Amino acid sequence: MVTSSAPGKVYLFGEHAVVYGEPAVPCAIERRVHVTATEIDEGLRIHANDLQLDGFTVEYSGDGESHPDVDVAESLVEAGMGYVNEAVAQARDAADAPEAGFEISVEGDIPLGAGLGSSAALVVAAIDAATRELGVELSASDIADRAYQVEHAVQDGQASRADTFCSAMGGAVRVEGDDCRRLEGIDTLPFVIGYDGGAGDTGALVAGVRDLRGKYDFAADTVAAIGDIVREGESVLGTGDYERLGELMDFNHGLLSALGVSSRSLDSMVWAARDADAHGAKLTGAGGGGCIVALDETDDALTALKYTPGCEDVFRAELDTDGVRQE
Ligand SMILES: Nc1ncnc2c1ncn2[C@@H]1O[C@H](COP(=O)(O)OP(=O)(O)OP(=O)(O)O)[C@@H](O)[C@H]1O
Ligand SMILES: C[C@@](O)(CCO)CC(=O)[O-]
Ligand SMILES: [Mg+2]
Repeated sequence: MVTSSAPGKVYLFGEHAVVYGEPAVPCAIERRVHVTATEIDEGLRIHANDLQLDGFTVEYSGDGESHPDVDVAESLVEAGMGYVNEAVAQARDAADAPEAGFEISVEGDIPLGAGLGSSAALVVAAIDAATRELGVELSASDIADRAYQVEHAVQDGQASRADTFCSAMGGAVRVEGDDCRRLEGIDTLPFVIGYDGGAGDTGALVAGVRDLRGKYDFAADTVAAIGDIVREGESVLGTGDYERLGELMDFNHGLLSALGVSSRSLDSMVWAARDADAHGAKLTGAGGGGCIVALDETDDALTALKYTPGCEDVFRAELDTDGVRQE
């Protein structure tokens, strides 16, 4: 039995634009998904109690037929199984053990579908735990690569390498197409996260931006301008100039909003943080609902968000310089 964990992330800059080859800077946060893998005779048993309020257990064997034993939406079951199923397939491939059976338990403190990269953390931790259980130790960058293949497959080809690379490596990273790097020397960033309790449909939101980009040259220019913000932002990042980083986050949020991926609750959390003198605030991830990230080393944005209608949860999330690890 092996347990591995991997962190979620926020985007300091660059979500959506990263899908079209612009750079992005996601940062790992100290919120993790833990996956325990135990080798069994055959098939795959998944326990994922976070997936629904009451939790559910999915059991299925090598024939691929699923037998969810609790009444939850089939699409949710399929999505949940998809990530674990593909991660286990990657582990079997890496260990050259196509028949290996697994019992997989998933537990995490990252809200699902809210822009904090729970899917990437799940996949990265699952590949690490399952390969180790088979006696194989992959490098973090091999895990990142295999995890990207999983997200790409499960999300119908709509995935960048950003979430999975960030979760595998930890810290602040820079992703531009296939070029993925860790940004060294960045140990701390004062993130405050507001969560509206909702979720966005990543596929639909990405498709919406793609359509706008095809329809209007100025929408394509907006995506390119997000790339310019990222290039400006990465040069500021090492200086610790939170004032300018915040200004660029605000600008990035405005452009994401123009591209139609913000929402009333995300906007109101962004404004609550700004009114409380956060250096800057923006939505994180695909948008539509979920989380915003503000930059604030004081408790002011945290307190303001607690009293903001539509904000269900607010927490500080330190930059996590650790990526995937065995527990
Ligand atoms: N703790 C968990 N247990 C089981 N399944 C999980 C868990 N965490 C994530 N998942 C799977 O990942 C899916 C959410 O992934 P999705 O990409 O939609 O959102 P996200 O990764 O949280 O946010 P984003 O990709 O916008 O950063 C869930 O529906 C579920 O299938
Ligand atoms: C919207 C997006 O840029 C980030 C989702 O966390 C999609 C992706 O990069 O895969
Ligand atoms: Mg995801």
